[in-house]
Amino acid sequence: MQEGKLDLTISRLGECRIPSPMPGTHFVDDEDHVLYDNNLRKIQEYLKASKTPPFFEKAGPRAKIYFDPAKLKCGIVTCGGLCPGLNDVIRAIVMSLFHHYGVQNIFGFPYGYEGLSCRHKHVPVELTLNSVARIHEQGGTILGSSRGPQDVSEMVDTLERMKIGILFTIGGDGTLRGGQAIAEEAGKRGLKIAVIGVPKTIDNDISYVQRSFGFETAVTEAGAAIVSAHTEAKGARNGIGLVKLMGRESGFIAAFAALAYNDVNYCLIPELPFTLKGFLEALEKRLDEKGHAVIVVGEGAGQDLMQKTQQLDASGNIRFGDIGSFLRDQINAHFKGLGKEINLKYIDPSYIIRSVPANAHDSAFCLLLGQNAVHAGMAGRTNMVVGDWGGAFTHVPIPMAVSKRKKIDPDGRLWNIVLASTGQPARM
Ligand SMILES: Nc1ncnc2c1ncn2[C@@H]1O[C@H](COP(=O)(O)OP(=O)(O)O)[C@@H](O)[C@H]1O
Ligand SMILES: O=P(O)(O)OC[C@H]1O[C@](O)(COP(=O)(O)O)[C@@H](O)[C@@H]1O
Repeated sequence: MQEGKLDLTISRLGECRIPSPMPGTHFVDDEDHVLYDNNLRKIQEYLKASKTPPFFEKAGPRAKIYFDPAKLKCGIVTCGGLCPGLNDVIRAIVMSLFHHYGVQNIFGFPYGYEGLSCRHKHVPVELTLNSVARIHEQGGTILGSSRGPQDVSEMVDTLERMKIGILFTIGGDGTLRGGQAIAEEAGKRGLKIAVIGVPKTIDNDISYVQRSFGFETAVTEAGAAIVSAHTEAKGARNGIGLVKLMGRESGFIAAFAALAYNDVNYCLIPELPFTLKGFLEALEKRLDEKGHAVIVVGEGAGQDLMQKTQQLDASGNIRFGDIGSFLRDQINAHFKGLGKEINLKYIDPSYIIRSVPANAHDSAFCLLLGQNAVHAGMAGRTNMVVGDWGGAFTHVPIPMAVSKRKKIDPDGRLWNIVLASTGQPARM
C-alpha cells in the first residue's frame, strides 16, 4: 500500500452484480473508510501536502455481491494454536452465510491446512445450521487444528476440485501467510476463489488489528493464576508468586493481565530486555520493603539470558527456553546465596488460558468478525483479513497484516501505564 493514496490493494475478483437486498441489512457505502493513522499531526501533514491520509476499507455488507449464493460452496479452516472463540467464529460464518445470503453448501476442513491437502486424507465435513448450533459452548475447534507446512498447490487443487468459492481461514500470522499463498496461487490459475482471514491469536500480535479474538478471554483466565500467586506470596514470609503466561514474541497477555489484576509487581515481556542482576536487585529491594512480591513473565521474555534451544515447532516458530523455571531457579539460588529465606511458588497456567470457551465480550466479537468475513467474501474481496481498528471493523490486506509483528512499544503509553501501576523500574 502506498502511503498518502487511497489505494485499498484488495483485489476484486470481478464485476459485482446487484443482489436482492435482505430485509434489515444496513449496507456500507464503498466510500466509507477508516483512517489507519489517526495521529492528528500526521493527518495534518498529509492534508498540507494535499495528500489523502491512508485508509482501511470499512467492513460490512455491500449492496452488490460477487458470488451467486445458490451456486456458491464455501470452506472453513482453523489453523495454529487453539484460541477461545474458534467455534463461535465457525458458527457465525455458517449462520451468516445461510441466514444473510442463503448459502447452503459449507464445508469444514479438518486439522488446519492438513485438511486441504490430499495426502492427509482428511474428509471435509459438511457444516449445517444444526451441526454448529451449540458449538460456541465448547472451547477448542470442532474442526481441529494443526501446525506445519502444506503444499500450496495441493491445497488449491482441493479447492478447485471441490469448486470452493470462498475459503475462510481462521488463524494467526502463519495462517494468514498460508491464506495469502492460496489466494495468489488461485489467482495465477485464474480461479475465482476468495480467501478471507479472521484474526485468531491469544497473543494479539497481528499488525493493523487492534484486538484479535480470544485475547481478552485468555487475559481473564490468567487472572486466576495471578490471584493465586498473590495469595500464596502474602501467606508466607518473603513470599514470591511467579506466573508464566503465553505470549511468544509479544507481551500483551502479560501486560494486560498485570493491569487487570492489580497485584503484579514485576511484568517481564519479550519486548523489553532486562538483566538478571537488575531484576534480582529490584526484587531484593521489594522483599525488604514489603515482604512479598508477584512476578508475571511472558514466555518470550528474557530469552537472551538462557541458552538458545535451536528447536523449531512444526510451523517453523522458535521453541523458546522455559523462562519461568529458569527465573524460579535463579531467584532461589540468588536468595540462598544471600542466606535469606524466601518462599517461591511458581505457577504456569499454560494451555488453560487458551482452551476455554470465549467469554461474553469475545463471543460477541467473534460473531461480528464472522459476519463481516462473510460480507467481505460475498462482495468478492480476497487476500484480506477482517480487522478491528478505531472502533470499526475493517478490511486489511493480508500482506499488510503480516508485514511485521505487532508488539508493545516499550516507550509507548500502554507500557508506561504498566510501569506506573506495578511500580516496576523502567529498566532493570
Ligand atoms: N508462507 C506460508 N505459506 C503456506 N502456509 C503457511 C505459511 N506460513 C505459515 N503457514 C501455515 O499456516 C499454519 C498456521 O501457522 P502457525 O504459525 O502454526 O499458526 P498461526 O496461524 O496461529 O500463526 C501452519 O500450517 C503453517 O505451516
Ligand atoms: O504449544 P503450541 O500449540 O505450539 O502453542 C504455543 C504457542 O501458542 C500461542 O498460544 C499462540 O499461538 P498462535 O501463534 O498459533 O496463535 C503462543 O502464546 C504459544 O507460544
